[in-house]
Amino acid sequence: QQQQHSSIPTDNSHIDHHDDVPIPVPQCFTTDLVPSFLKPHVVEHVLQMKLEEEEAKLVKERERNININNDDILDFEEMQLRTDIHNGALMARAATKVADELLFQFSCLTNGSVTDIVDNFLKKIPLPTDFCAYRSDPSCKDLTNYRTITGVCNNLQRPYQGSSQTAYGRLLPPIYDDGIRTPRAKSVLGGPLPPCREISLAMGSKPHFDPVINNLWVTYGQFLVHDITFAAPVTDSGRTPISSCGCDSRDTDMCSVIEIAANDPFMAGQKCLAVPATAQAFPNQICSLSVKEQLNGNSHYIDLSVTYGSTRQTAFDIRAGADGLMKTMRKVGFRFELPPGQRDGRSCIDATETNKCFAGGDSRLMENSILSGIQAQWLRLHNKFATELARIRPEWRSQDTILYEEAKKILSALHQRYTYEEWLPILIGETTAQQYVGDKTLFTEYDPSMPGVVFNEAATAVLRLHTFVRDLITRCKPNGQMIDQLWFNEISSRCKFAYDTTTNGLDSFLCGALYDYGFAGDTNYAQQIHHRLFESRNHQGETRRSDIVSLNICRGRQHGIPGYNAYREFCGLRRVRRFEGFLDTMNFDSVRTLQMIYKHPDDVDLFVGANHETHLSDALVGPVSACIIGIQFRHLKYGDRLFYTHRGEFTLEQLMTIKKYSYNCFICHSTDIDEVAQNPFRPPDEKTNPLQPCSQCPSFDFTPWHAASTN
Ligand code: HEM
Ligand SMILES: [Ca+2]
Repeated sequence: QQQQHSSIPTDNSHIDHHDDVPIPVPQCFTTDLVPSFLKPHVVEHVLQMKLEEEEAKLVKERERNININNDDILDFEEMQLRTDIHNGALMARAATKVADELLFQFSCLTNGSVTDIVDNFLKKIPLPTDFCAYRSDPSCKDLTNYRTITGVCNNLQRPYQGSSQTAYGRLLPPIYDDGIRTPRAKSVLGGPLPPCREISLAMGSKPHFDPVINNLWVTYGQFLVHDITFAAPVTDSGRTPISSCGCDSRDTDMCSVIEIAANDPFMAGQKCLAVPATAQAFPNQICSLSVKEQLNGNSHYIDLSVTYGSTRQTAFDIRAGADGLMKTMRKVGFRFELPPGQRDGRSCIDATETNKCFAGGDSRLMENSILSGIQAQWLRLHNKFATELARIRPEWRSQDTILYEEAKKILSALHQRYTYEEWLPILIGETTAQQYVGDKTLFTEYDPSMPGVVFNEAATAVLRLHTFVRDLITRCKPNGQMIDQLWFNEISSRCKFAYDTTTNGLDSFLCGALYDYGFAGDTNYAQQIHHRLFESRNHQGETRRSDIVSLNICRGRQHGIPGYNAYREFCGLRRVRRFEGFLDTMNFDSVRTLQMIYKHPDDVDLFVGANHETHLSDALVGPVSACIIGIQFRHLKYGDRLFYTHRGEFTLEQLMTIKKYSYNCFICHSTDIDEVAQNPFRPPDEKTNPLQPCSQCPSFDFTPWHAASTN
């Protein structure tokens, strides 16, 4: 500990070293020593040293990454970092280390409950501009009406807001045990919080189904959250996620270590789950010290970034380079295209010379084959639309960029529409959706004062809807006839079945997803993601497994997310003192379970509390979840300057066409499936949700895009 805190230069000889008597926050910020330590050259000197230390570590990580044969399944391609942002993640990490050192020098006595006071103090300490991730305002002056890939210049007053590789927003200030950066790990009554894996083990794995949703609704949700959030892992100097995390990793800025008990029924012998921590970012684009904030690698806006990318390099790489088209792969035996192959990245584990993993705008595209299928749908339609636009607008014919942007603009609008009109109301209920994102008018207004950002609480807790994931996956033929069922792990991070022409590749998964019920939104998680996530064998023949529930809980603590009780209060409910107080949002069994696991109601993790809530009457989540999700989607609508219904985005006729293009016809036109139910997010039902033949689907009406209509 002492060694870590030795770099404040003592050139100011009148400053004695602190006398080791801890002073509570905020009194420690008013001691006589403070002004001397805060001189800009002192801050700069310490920052420079911390930066060099951190950089050296990353170079070592790089060497290691190159030398080892990486067994990791989710092996990302090199993550492209934006060139308009100085290596922000590294800077931000160094900056919180400086903050840590300052507080030590001031003899501050800190704990989780003073994190917000510490943060307010730190934010008053400016950083030299050279060290800032956001050194200059990007120029938005040559801006077109199209979205930028990163999302930069969406908000013209705060151009970086909501752009890729910036910090998440927060609904409540974070809680870190040291007031700055170490994960929340202590109970408010003292002593440790219950271990993440222990909490996970208290949740079930029983396969309960919910017949009101199908697996397409579930996987569309996964596709949607991958559009808005990617808590990027800490990367080495070559921008590859670090691979050195092990059970003995102590640096919580680099690694998150989840303990596994020796008597664990599924993972005994594994000792721990060790994963890279989330990379850091500067908050709110201000150039100052602060407590730890996490970096969202993707553009926060709902802009189909899974399909188009969140960095300019990736976006460029996945375009065909002519006629506005995206790269795709043709394979004999398939009517429709596949996503393009990845050059040498390993986003899947069974690639061969001919059957490569897929490349796309988001590294998690191959997490499962249904998800890859959804990506394929958007690509296929993009190319169809670009081709059609070239046909009706001869003057655009050789204009790759215009065709690309126009097709992209229509598809992003469709994605937003299906998200807000079809997907979200099923999750939070029609009433709540109306309350947060409902409009009385056809055209809506942008609100530049509303930050179009993803909140850490949404990404790290309430949108982690893994409870709905099922683990037996049906494949079917275009006519709906079942082919077979596969276990989830056979289609996770694998491409084999995507290339299987005898069973119709990706389309067979999309077909199955229409008919498969989702899992119920309860405290049960499908075996294959609960206790057997990413199951593999290492070189020694030992089985390695992970657990989505433990990862979610520990990720929340690492991100400093306050407990469920705090968000009850935030959402207008009572902050309770006794577990029985939770009975207004959850049933007796849940309250008893939480009481058995946790020592105090304030300790209950947001992910866990939200998961135990009784659902609102027409929804699949409870009140606190619905409140946070509602606010999240409100921000991503009214805080997005280019949201599809905002006045000025489309002409009335264009908007009407977009509103008329139903999701079931979208599926018909982007797969070889013969018939799709009226509401494709619910299982077909003769009476309530009848199948409709695709032959009856009208084409997307491009009339309002003819030159005469747009002038
Ligand atoms: C289909 C199977 C799925 C698997 C195997 C899976 C797996 C994972 C994994 C391994 C993580 C990273 C956990 C961590 O280290 O913190 C993650 C993150 C996440 N998952 Fe899933 N997931 C699935 C489906 C879904 C679905 C259906 C949703 C929501 C509708 C969802 C929402 C999220 C969210 C919001 C995150 C955080 C993403 C980020 O910010 O980086 N997932 N998931
Ligand atoms: Ca996005």
